[in-house]
Amino acid sequence: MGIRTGAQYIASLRDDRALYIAGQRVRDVTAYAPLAGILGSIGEHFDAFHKPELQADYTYASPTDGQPVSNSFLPARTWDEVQQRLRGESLRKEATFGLMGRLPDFMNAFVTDAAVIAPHVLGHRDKAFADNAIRYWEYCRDQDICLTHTLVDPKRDYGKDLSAQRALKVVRETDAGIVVSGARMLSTLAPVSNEIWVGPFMPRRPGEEDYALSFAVPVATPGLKFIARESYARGGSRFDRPLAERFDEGDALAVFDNVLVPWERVFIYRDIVAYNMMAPSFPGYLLLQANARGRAKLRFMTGLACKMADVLGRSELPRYQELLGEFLALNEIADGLVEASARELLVHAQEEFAKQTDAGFVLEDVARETASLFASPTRGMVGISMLRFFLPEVNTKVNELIRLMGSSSLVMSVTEADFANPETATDLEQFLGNDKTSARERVQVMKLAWDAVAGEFGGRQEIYEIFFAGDPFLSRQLHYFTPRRGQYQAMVDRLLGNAEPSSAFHSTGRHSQTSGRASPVAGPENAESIRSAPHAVRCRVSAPRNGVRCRAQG
Ligand SMILES: Cc1cc2nc3c(=O)[nH]c(=O)nc-3n(C[C@H](O)[C@H](O)[C@H](O)COP(=O)(O)OP(=O)(O)OC[C@H]3O[C@@H](n4cnc5c(N)ncnc54)[C@H](O)[C@@H]3O)c2cc1C
Repeated sequence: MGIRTGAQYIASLRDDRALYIAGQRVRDVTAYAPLAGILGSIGEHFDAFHKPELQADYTYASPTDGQPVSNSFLPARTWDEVQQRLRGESLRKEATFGLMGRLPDFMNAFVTDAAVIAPHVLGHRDKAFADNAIRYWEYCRDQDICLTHTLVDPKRDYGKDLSAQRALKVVRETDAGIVVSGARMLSTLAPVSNEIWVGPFMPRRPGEEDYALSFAVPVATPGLKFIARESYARGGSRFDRPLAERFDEGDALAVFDNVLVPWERVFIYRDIVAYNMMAPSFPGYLLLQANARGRAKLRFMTGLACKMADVLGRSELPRYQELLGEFLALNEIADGLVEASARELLVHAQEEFAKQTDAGFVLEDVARETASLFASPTRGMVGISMLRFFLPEVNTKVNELIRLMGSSSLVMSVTEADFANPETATDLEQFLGNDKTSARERVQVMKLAWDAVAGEFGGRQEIYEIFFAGDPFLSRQLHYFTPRRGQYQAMVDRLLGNAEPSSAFHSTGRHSQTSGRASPVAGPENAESIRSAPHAVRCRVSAPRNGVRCRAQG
């Protein structure tokens, strides 16, 4: 089939799903007014693939039947392919101003990462699970499926175990498949997706096999219910809510009540090693997609801040030029980081492709040494550092700048109707307009800024960016255990005259693992628990000894 049109995508959502929003069941999402804006935006996204001028940057030929499919499914393994992917990802993110974290591209990249690591990770015990993941990637690619995903367990009580959280688990097996019950969060895009992928995030420990699952099912599967938050869009004026009316992706709790998952849709089954190693093994198509999205948003937010300075009549002030100049420079850094992430992806992808046929690769060996949550101590970490640290911090900072610049003008945002009413329109023009900018344009810009950083949509966006790559506290802690710490401390030791002859100073500083075999960096004897809180104790990372044993490679 290949790429779908927007109309085909929208028609596919009429599936009698069990979706609840604001106290009512929404059986036909295409007729639910608050979702009209997001459906229009995703519909435009699908339609864009059919534009002749975009096809070279957006698509490639499906190996199945030669039909054009999105290049967000391309398992790039050469520099040309990585660049082709990045061009498509970047253009699509610019088209949505970086405001849709879960554009279908996101999960397309996710299933591609999963397919590449499937042979040596998902199939390490039973090849059938790898075959399932590869077939599922082909299915999503060739049918142009729109996916939501849930990785996080519900948090009923932080201090208790998974059973007390009522986390999703297998309750029985049948010849047809596994039956699962429990809940998962947070299913962004669920109201307008075709299927849901359930996968790992926080690591599982021995004894939690029933919770070590990954699978995908259609959103409209019997027993599966989505309880979504109230929409920030109202199906109303785009002048008044310019972003909420276009880009509110929706978030939902996914509740599974004895849902039958057919065997061919199961990718991880009661397998703690595969569960914990899945994300850390991803070459990073997802990461590059997410970073391209973050860069597009930073560009948009910088443009918005500059536009605000213009309409407020302050762009000539040195103070404003200094504040905005910093963000223009941060965009340059973002470009450099995306470029570096793309090069890093190429290295990681080639490593993972090599492991597919490496008879000496033993997943359990690597699992003993790999920090969870993408923090393999032997991998390059530019992409993940951009996602975890650069983007959320810059995003929070630009939001703060916009709030400070806007001040009362952000709040004094009348509606479109006030400009249509002659009793108020003249006053608004007189008191809010200036020589260069009409009151209407100024209010329009301020409403955009409000929606971006302060209203319901903007408030959610800010939280979203902070948690996009997981818990920021945990991210920082994980980075503490990377080999860099030892390397940098070794510099100090060198100055103090305490350096060993083969110190990290003499290594290249690269941490890419060129074979899948055990790295000498650290062994289980070095494993350190991070966090004393019960839910986090599960996440064990390998701490390098002084970093001096970090082998320079490649
Ligand atoms: C808008 C939005 C959209 C999302 N969309 C998706 C999605 O589409 N799919 C998906 O799978 N997930 C999604 N998520 C979930 C996201 O992955 C998680 O928010 C993230 O991983 C953090 O997990 P959590 O929310 O459960 O936070 P928690 O783990 O509950 O942490 C909350 C806070 O408590 C702190 N904390 C936790 N434990 C401790 C401790 N032991 N000691 C001290 N402090 C602690 C954390 O640092 C954090 O500040 C979304 C989240 C948001 C906000």
